Amino acid sequence: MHPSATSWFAARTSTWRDWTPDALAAAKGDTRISVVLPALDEEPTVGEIVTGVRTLGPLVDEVIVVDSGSVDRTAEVAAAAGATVHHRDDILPSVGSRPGKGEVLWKALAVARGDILVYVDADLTDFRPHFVTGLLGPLLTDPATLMVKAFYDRPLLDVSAAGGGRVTELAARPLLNAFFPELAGVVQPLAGEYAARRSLLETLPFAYGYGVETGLLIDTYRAAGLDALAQVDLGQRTHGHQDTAALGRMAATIVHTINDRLTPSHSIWPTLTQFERHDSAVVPHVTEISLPDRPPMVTVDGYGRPTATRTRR
Ligand SMILES: O=c1ccn([C@@H]2O[C@H](COP(=O)(O)OP(=O)(O)O[C@H]3O[C@H](CO)[C@@H](O)[C@H](O)[C@H]3O)[C@@H](O)[C@H]2O)c(=O)[nH]1
Ligand SMILES: O=C(O)[C@H](O)COP(=O)(O)O
Repeated sequence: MHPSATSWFAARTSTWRDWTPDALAAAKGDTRISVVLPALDEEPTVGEIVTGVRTLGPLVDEVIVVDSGSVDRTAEVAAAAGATVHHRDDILPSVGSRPGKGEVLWKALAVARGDILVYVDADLTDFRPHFVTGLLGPLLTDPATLMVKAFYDRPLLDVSAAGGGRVTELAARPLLNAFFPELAGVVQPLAGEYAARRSLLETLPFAYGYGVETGLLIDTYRAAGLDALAQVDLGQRTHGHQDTAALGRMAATIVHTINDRLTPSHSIWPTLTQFERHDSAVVPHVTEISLPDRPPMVTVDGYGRPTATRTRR
């Protein structure tokens, strides 16, 4: 692992259990906190998540759902649960509306009043209030922290207890390790649950669609340094799963987002860091990836000449 990533992982990783609601309420002062749910057709899950966030009482100043063009009853269910609902087309109408997740996270900045925004996906099937308190901990207690990413175990429902996060494992992590190895200690770079200061978010571009998490992560690192980032272990998270073709489109968007952030002199880092849970902790596991090619066989001394073969027993 890149040495900066090793030090960052050791220094900037915590667990939600480190941050109690009472301690956070005391640290909050007059900091305003908005919880923002991007939602496209999430009628079955959005209400319960809004209700769960509202159990945190005055720690959270507002719960906002930004509707990304739903054709189901997402907006009605969210409003009935107590969220303020905005349709993407009604926010900054002069700039028009684009499809995709990045658009609604970006437009949320124009309607939310918080100094800190906590993004939570609206398709979670096991939301618990500690998702929010965990993310707030490092921000409310350390002014140098600008963005906090969640991480968790990701079961692939009905398939594997530990095999979820397919785009993360097959595309985003290998690409980030190769081109932004300082970020290799981020356990869930695509986590849809993260919190950040408005003062950071309002200065960054928001990448298209599902590139938004990758773009914000790289751009925060480049604008403010690794120590502006922290990550919090939330335990386990389950959500709705998309099919392989849809995940292919997600991966392709992430490839473009990363490519937009490469420089002509970008080199490639030779290791991949993955993570495994051992007991309660998540630990990095590093694999050497690049060995030079073997040369064309015609250039190899001895090629074409009969060799004495030894029989192996
Ligand atoms: O056009 C869209 C698509 C999605 N969403 C919402 O965004 C959230 C996450 O979308 P989802 O399709 O569930 O994403 P995942 O397949 O779970 O993808 C993972 O990886 C993505 C790429 O980084 C992240 O954006 C996600 O948060 C993360 O969970 C959900 O609340 C969606 O309703 C929108 O608001 N508009
Ligand atoms: O983060 C990811 O890789 C995508 O959300 C896909 O997750 P899944 O493999 O758990 O469906």
